[in-house]
Amino acid sequence: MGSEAPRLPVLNFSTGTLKPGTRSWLLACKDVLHALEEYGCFVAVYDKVSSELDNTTFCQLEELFDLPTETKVKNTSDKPYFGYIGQHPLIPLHESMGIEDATTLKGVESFTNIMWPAGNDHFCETVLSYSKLVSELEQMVKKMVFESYDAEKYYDSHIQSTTYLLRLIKYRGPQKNETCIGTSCHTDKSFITVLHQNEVCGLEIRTKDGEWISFKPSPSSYVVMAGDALLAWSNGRIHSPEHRVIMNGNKARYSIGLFAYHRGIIEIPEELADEEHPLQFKPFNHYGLLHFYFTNKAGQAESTAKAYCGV
Ligand SMILES: O=C(O)CCC(=O)C(=O)O
Ligand SMILES: [Fe+2]
Repeated sequence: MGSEAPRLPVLNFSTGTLKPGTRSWLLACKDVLHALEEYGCFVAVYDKVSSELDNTTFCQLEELFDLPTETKVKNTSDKPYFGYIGQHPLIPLHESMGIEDATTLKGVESFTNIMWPAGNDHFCETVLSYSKLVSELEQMVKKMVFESYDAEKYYDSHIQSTTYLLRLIKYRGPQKNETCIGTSCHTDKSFITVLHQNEVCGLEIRTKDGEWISFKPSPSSYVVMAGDALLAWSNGRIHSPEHRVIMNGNKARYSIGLFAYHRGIIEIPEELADEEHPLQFKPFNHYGLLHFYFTNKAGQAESTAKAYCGV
C-alpha cells in the first residue's frame, strides 16, 4: 500500500450529463475544485469533438507541419511564444505554431491565409470547429471554478475578455545521442490550458510532492490545466503544475494546446481574500505576466506570478 504510482483525476464531461444547477453539476464542481487545488489539472473525458473531427484535425496538423520551413516561419506575433518555434538548439525535437483568436473566423482565417495564400477552407473550418468546441469545455470548467468560490458575478465579464491561443505542436522522436526533451519543465502562463494529443505518450505532470505522472492519451481525453494567471486569480488556492514533454521511440507526437488568455487586467475577487487567506496578488495585466516570464528577472524567480504581481 502507498506505493501505487500517482494518477491524474479523471472527470466526466460528456454531453448531457452536466447542466448548471443540477446535482451532477454541483458534484462535478467539487471534483473540479479539488483536482485543481491539489493537482492543478485533471483529465476531462469530453465527447463534443466527434471522432471524425478529431481525426481530421490531426490529419490537418500533419499537412500543416509538412509545409516548407520558410512558410511556417511566417507565423509571427508581438507576444512571446505565440508564433513559430522550430529548430531550437535546446529543444530540437519541438516544432510549433500559434493561432491567435482561434475561436473566431477572423483569427483562424488570417493564420490559414499566411500558410496557404491560395486559401484552405478545409483547414480553416476544421480548426475553427475544434477550437470552439474545446473552448466550451474551458468555459464550463471556468464557470465551475467561479461558482465554487462564490465569484460567479465576475464570470460573464471574464468570458467577454477571454481570448484563445491555439498552439499546434509536433515533436519528432529523438535520434541516437539526442536529447529526449520535447518541452522543458515549466508552468503555463495562461488562465486555463486544455491539451489534447495523438496516441504518442510524452506529457508528464509534476505533483506537489515532486512525483512525475505520465499522461496516457486517448481520443476523448483532454488535460485541463491551471496556468499561473488562475493561480494568482484564485489568491494562491489553485495549483499551477510543472509539466514537460519527454519523447521516446520514433513516432511523431502531435499535440494541440488551447490557452485561455485575458485581455487587460485580472483582479483577484474580494471573495477570495479574508483574514485566513490574506491577499497574495495585486491586480495584474495578463499579457504583462507573459512578457515578464521571458525577462531575466523571471528566470531567477521560483514563481513567475509571485515575482510579477505578488503583494
Ligand atoms: O505537448 C504537450 O502536451 C504540452 C505542451 C506544453 O506544455 C505547452 O505548450 O505549454
Ligand atoms: Fe505547458
